[in-house]
Amino acid sequence: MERILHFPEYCVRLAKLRYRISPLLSGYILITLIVLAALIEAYVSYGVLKAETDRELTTFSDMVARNLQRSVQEADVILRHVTVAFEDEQWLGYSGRGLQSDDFKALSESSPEVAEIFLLGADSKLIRQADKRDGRKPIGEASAESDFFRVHRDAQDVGLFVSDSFLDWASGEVSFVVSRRLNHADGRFAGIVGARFTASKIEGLVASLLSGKPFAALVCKTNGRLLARHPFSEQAMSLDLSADPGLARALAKPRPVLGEDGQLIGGMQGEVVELVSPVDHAVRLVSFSWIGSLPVLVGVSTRQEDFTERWIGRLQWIGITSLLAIVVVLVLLRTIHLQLNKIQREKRRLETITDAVRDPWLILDEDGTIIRANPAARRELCLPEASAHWSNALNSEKSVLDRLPALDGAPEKQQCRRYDGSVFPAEASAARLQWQGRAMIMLQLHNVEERERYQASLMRQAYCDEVTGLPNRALLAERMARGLAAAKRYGYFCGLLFIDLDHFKRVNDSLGHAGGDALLRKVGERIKEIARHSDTAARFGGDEFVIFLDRISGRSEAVKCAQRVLDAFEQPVLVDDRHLVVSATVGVALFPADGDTPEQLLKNADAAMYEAKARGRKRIGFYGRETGLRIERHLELDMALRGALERREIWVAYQPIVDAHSGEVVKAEALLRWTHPSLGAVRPDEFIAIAEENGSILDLGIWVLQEACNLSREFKARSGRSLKVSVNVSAAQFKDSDLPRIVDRALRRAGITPEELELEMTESVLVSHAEAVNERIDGVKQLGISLALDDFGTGYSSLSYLTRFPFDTLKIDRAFVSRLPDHLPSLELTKAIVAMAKSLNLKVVAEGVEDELQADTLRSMGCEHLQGYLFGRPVDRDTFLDSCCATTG
Ligand SMILES: Nc1nc2c(ncn2[C@@H]2O[C@H](COP(=O)(O)OP(=O)(O)OP(=O)(O)O)[C@@H](O)[C@H]2O)c(=O)[nH]1
Repeated sequence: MERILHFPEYCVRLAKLRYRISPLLSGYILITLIVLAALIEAYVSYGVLKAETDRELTTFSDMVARNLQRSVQEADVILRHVTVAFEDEQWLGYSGRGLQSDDFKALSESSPEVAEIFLLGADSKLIRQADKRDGRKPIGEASAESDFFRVHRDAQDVGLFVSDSFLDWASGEVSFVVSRRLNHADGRFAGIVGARFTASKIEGLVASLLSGKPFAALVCKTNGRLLARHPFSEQAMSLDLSADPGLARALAKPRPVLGEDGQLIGGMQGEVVELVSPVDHAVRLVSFSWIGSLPVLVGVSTRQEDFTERWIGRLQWIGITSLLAIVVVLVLLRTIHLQLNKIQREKRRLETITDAVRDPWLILDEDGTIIRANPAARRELCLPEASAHWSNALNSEKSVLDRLPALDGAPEKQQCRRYDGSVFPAEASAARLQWQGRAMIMLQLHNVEERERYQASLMRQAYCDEVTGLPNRALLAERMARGLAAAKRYGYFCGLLFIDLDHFKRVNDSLGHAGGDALLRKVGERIKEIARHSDTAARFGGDEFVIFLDRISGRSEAVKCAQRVLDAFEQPVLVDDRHLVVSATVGVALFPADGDTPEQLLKNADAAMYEAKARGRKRIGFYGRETGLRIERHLELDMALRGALERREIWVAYQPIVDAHSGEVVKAEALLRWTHPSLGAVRPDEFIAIAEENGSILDLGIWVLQEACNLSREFKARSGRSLKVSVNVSAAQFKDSDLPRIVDRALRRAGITPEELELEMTESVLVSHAEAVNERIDGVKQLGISLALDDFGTGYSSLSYLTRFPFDTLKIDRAFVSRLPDHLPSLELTKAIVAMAKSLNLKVVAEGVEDELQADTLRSMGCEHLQGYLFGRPVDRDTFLDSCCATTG
């Protein structure tokens, strides 16, 4: 069971091993195997060749022995035939024909190896001879003591005898004789019959049998005498091998006994032995065979050297073949080596390129385990140095991604996890690939953190207001365009609130620019809270904010929202530990009624706001036709006002102020008038507001002051008495100019006394820039100029102003006077004002007195001075002088 469980692991190891054995090592193993195979082949071939040689030697020695046996047997047949013939016919005493010489000749020729057949008598004399070479001396005469004669003479039962070899003196040939004994009828020795064999013939026979084989053969007797040798050698023939150890070993073996069919039935068949040849002294491999039952052996041998040469010949083939195989393997190895080097180089090049890629990439197996990571990935993901510690990239505790992006799909944005636990946004893409022969996944990551931060900062810069963090004009325009397009398509309403803070300049002036910014931030927060999620609250610029109301039910919803804006400022705003009371004016425009493009809506909501400002601020204004017209006129007047003074379009009108009881002109109010060539007479409140806005009020103020002073001088000159001229001074003059110096200069230029000049101001001057105003008023008062508070009863009508500032005169607004005496509240209020002025020691001027009833009422209240159409309309300088001086005069 355990083995089965471990099997897959084993397979994996095997597979890994496959990759570990390099082709080079395989090559070296192959070469070693080739060499081993060559050695084994050499060893085996030695054995095979040896066995082959042994078999050949045995076969040939056996064959030679059989052939020689056959030759001897053939010769023996002749010998037996002669013996029988001799014993039957009693050769010497026979009267018949008997065996003739020709018969011998015929007998000897029947056996090719037999040189001659001869017959010797008991005295060793030649009786008959059949020599194939006629005319030669017979052997018998020279061989009386030859062993073949002696052995038969001395013993009766020798049988067939093979003699030692000898040099036949008659033929000159080395020969041996095979002989048999001839007996008389009584058994006495009668001679011998012999067949002579020549060593050369035997050698010829052996040579023909061995035909071309590199073998040597010898025929020797058991007594060690050689009978023949192949190749023939005369010296060898004289050798005595009786003491030769090789022959001794052959003789020591039991002689083989063969059956009739030639099969071995006893003894031992010839065996190949190694011995030193007594002939050529070379080491030889020899196989000995017996020639029948004769005491003669045939030895067929080959030189050990020849055998070794043959073996070496075979070895050469093995060597050459092996060498060729090794060369082929080496060439293959070299090719593989070069290819591997090339692949390695290519791999390194690819790795260098892939490693140089700045984006991280990972190779994952199909389970998500990280197999490889480029340096960028190691750095970015804080991977441990050792790859063994890399875990699964997709579903482990330290997974890089929550899920694998679509394979071969477009990059997907995901949060990537580093090994240290931190995360970063990345575009991840996955692709299939083959890696080391296995299907893998390549995961590429592109960190977009920096890019997103940069984009966000660009977006902020492009679309957010720096001070408040609200959308800026550009983003507002985009959202409006989108919202209006949808509204057009689906037919619903949109609204635009244009919000402008009231008197924001004052905040800047008192708290500085930074304080102003802080207030803008707070205001921005409140405005944002008011807007719904679908709306866009933006800062338009300066102290202007806009809320684009996307998809509303109608004008009433826009009004409600605008009201919420006003309400939001009910609570003071905390800036730098100071509670500021802030208000705003809101202009409202509606889509599609008041415009159907962002530009139109903005323009018209701005106009509505502007109009509301003009009406007194902290209110809601609505865009309509009238508003548009008013704005157009405003702009037209603003343009026309520039240079109007130089063009003498502006002039001063003077209205008399009389003593309530005597009716005497005691004062004159200087009033600015503008008569435009085409626009005609422009209302003072209209153009003075514009002059205050565009700053030309300062020049106008200086000019009118001088004109008024001049008039006073003129009046005095013409009437002989002084006239106090009253000049209106605007908030801008108090704030921006060096008023006491200007006044002083005007007095001196005109040559009048300070008592002949009075400056009028409205409460609004006091409200704004109280500090500066205080300072200027003190300066003016020090000159001895009297001050009048204009339009009292309207606006703030704060009594505290009357005590705080050194006013001399209080002017009751025409709004009260015109309703006298019938309108009781106005009557009571006027009474109260007059009473209060008296108690504060202030003179009272009632403005807008138009009939006697009003005059009487005011007189009865104790009002000192009266002003109005009843006593004189505002007229130009000359008319005023003419009429007033005449009256007085
Ligand atoms: N602190 C601060 N002030 C700004 C910024 N942008 C513009 N302003 C000032 O905001 C003031 C806007 O003035 P206006 O709206 O014309 O005048 P106002 O004093 O609010 O008076 P009304 O609008 O007529 O009630 C100017 O004094 C500008 O200098 C800003 O980013 N920060």
